Amino acid sequence: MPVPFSAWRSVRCAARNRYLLHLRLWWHAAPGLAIVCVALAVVRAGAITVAMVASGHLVASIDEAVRAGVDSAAALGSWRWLMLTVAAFVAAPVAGAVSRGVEEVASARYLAAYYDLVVDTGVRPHSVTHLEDPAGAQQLGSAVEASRDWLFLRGIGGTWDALSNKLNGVGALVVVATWRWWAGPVLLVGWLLLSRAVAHWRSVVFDDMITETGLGRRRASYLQGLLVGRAAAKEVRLYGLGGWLLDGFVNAWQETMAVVSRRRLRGVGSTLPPLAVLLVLNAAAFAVLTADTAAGRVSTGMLVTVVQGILGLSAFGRQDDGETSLGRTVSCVAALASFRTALGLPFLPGPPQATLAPAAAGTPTASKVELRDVTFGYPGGDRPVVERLRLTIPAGQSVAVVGVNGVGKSTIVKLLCGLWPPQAGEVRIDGLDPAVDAAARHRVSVIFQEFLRFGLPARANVEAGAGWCRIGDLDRIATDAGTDHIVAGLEYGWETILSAEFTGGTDLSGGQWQRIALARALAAVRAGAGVLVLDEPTAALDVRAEVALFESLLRLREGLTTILISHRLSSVRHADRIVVLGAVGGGVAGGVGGGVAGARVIEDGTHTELLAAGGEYARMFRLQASRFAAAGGVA
Ligand SMILES: Nc1ncnc2c1ncn2[C@@H]1O[C@H](COP(=O)(O)OP(=O)(O)OP(=O)(O)O)[C@@H](O)[C@H]1O
Repeated sequence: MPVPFSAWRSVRCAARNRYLLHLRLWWHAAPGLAIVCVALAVVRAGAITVAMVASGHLVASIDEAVRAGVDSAAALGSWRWLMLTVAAFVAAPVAGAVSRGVEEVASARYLAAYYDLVVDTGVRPHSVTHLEDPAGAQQLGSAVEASRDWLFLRGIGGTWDALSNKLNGVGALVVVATWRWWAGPVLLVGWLLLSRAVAHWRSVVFDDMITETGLGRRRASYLQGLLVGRAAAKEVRLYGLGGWLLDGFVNAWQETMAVVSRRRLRGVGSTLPPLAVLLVLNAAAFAVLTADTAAGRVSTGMLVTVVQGILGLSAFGRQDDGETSLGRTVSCVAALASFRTALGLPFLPGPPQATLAPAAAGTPTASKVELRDVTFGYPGGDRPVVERLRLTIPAGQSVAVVGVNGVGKSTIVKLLCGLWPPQAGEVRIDGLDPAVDAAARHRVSVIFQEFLRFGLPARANVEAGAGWCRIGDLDRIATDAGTDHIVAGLEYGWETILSAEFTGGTDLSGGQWQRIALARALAAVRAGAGVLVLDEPTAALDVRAEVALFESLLRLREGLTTILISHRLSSVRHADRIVVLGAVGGGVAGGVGGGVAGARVIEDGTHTELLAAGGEYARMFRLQASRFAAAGGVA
């Protein structure tokens, strides 16, 4: 099912039971260590409760022990209470220290599980809708950023501090109940009201960090990346863009964070009434305790224990670093969970996706391609890019798709790969919908206009086309793609890293990269693809090299349906069939100088037929031919 573009726009960390989600992730990541952490939290809280009670008994027994003498039974009793108090005071921090060590290991597993979740959210949907739409990209960007945020990292282990705190509170509740049964619950209500108000304020702040400031922070880090990265280094120096980018980065960051600061200040007001209620309740409790002590209803020992108990109830409202960090972690996990729900994904990732099948033996089989009345427009666009587009390409045919800039040629390629689902109509590869059917997607191999240049060995750059499976006849593919002489010239052959950023690596020219991309596409064909699409992969080639590439491809096309996209009409004239995209009734759809309607096929035939028809294709072809002649036959 395609995900509606707006599905996640309304996502505001609405996930209920956010703490439960966080605990589920803990359980998924490290169940055994989570149990150990719970046990240690119980020990820490238990020790503190024992210390409260034992220290009260110690104080109560001292008078009698002093009167009875050092060797008396009362003195022995006092010693016992003293030992118990000391043991409890020592046990709590020791259990805390052990817990820190266990948390360290367990938190690393939690973080790995969180990363898995983020990566799965990015990669699992086949459509790229959620990555290209700003709201979706923002959600994912925030999730990635969170994992590098110290507050988030601290909050993972903070889970067990928070649990220990709460258990402390339960111990204090029991202790206070030994004085007056109602005092504990009344004070508890006060602390819970305050805690609720603070937690709400905090989650608003953290949720805002994720939903409201994500775009601004992404912009800031984009600008920062331009300043320090390699991609923009040449332009930054050539045009002196450093200062401008730095100002942009600082402004983007400050403007974004100002939003959070304002909300933070506004929200703090809502915590004041519960704070006042809590102060009144505590004052009342201490007043009653003082009166009871004065009237002799409470002994000195009991006074010591109960005072500690009353103070211990603050555990229910404690908002220290651990709790604050936990709030941040939980907000991030809840936001990710909501985003996954909007994408139709379960909270926890399923098994890893299967890569492409290993290279299939035997001759590849060509696929049939159909676009049946397809209408598609990008989110935010005011008109469809293609509208009721009909195109059927029988298996084994070679088709060139031509049209002016922006008419929708690359968009058709994305539809064929199922990367975007159409809003109306059907896309079919061998009768299957590539947006939902993995088998259909594996039938399509594409060299995109801006194909990926992996900073990995040449071998990996080619084998990527077959899901990074080892390909036996790599050299044969290299010969077919004209990559053999490039690989032969590399210092370490197929194992040479194609990036000068790595020791022993090298950079290729644009034309050489395009040959590598063609080899990658042929590797996909070897793995079972029956359609090969070349979306203007030849921009870096001169016209003769482009003609040679296309012609060698047309020779290789046995068992393949080929779709060639190029602006150089002379390069694609030998295709079995040429289709021209444009708006019906003049203009060119979304293209440069285009009309208002989406694109359709406006001309369809062989080169000779289209020239004879004297339409758009003939006009474009003659224009290019005359320019070529004027330039002395050199493009
Ligand atoms: N991811 C996107 N989001 C929004 N609009 C897009 C996106 N990709 C392309 N477009 C728009 O869709 C229209 C068609 O773009 P497309 O890249 O398919 O054209 P094209 O015919 O391949 O152009 P060119 O010949 O310049 O490569 C253009 O108006 C473009 O601005």
